[in-house]
Amino acid sequence: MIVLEQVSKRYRHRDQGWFTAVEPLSLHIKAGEIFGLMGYSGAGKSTLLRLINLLERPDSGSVSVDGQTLTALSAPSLRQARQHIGMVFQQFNLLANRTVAANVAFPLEVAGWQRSDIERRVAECLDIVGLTDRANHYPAQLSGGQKQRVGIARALAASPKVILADEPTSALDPATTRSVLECLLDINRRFNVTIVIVTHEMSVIRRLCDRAALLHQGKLLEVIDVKDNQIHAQSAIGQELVQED
Ligand SMILES: Nc1ncnc2c1ncn2[C@@H]1O[C@H](COP(=O)(O)OP(=O)(O)OP(=O)(O)O)[C@@H](O)[C@H]1O
Repeated sequence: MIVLEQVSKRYRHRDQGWFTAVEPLSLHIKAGEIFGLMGYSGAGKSTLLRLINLLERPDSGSVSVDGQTLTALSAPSLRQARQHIGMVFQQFNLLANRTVAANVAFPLEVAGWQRSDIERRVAECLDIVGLTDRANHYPAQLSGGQKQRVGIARALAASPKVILADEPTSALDPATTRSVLECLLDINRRFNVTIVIVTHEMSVIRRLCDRAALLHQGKLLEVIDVKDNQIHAQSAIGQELVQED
């Protein structure tokens, strides 16, 4: 579903020259998989996630999603392709002056959907995340967990094949974290949506993921399998991350 071939990204830091956030690396993520990007702060996890939908353009290499090479697309074609890639953010990124329903409707309005189709799809998505009774509330009236469910409903609205989630539970308490992870798992199982999730918590990988890439200082250390909630890391940093959990 997602093929990254030798992608890299560096940034110019003021007074310090160039800094490599992601060293050239390749990853293949399968359709229907929940795939984690895991590592300590500064490992390059968020940058790598944003390379998948070209929110960050790689300095080298190619990115393909669902058979389409995004790095080869024109700007209008890329905008079109991005409509099939949902995104969920740590700080939710909801529009404060729009209701829950209007937040979920937003990507569909941008994509030019008909009003009646939007209403139907928004109702479906709010039902999926269990927020039908909050449709006319504003984000400020919601708990953190509810806000993130709105974020998930919005990401799901255009029936994407892929959802990218950037630390979606880092702002939430443990009980709310569990319920948001269950919500993502449910969406993956019911709709076969491929999910890529950034986290610095091995417990999130254990609970949710089929596989995960362990990153450190911009390098891909290894890709681990998660079987029956068990993780076996080969690299020293990977073993450290597992032990800390
Ligand atoms: N837009 C940017 N401009 C300059 N440097 C950046 C930019 N984005 C990221 N970086 C740098 O790249 C490195 C990797 O950042 P990234 O946010 O991808 O790491 P991360 O693993 O997600 O870390 P965290 O868990 O702290 O969010 C960091 O050192 C960061 O300072």
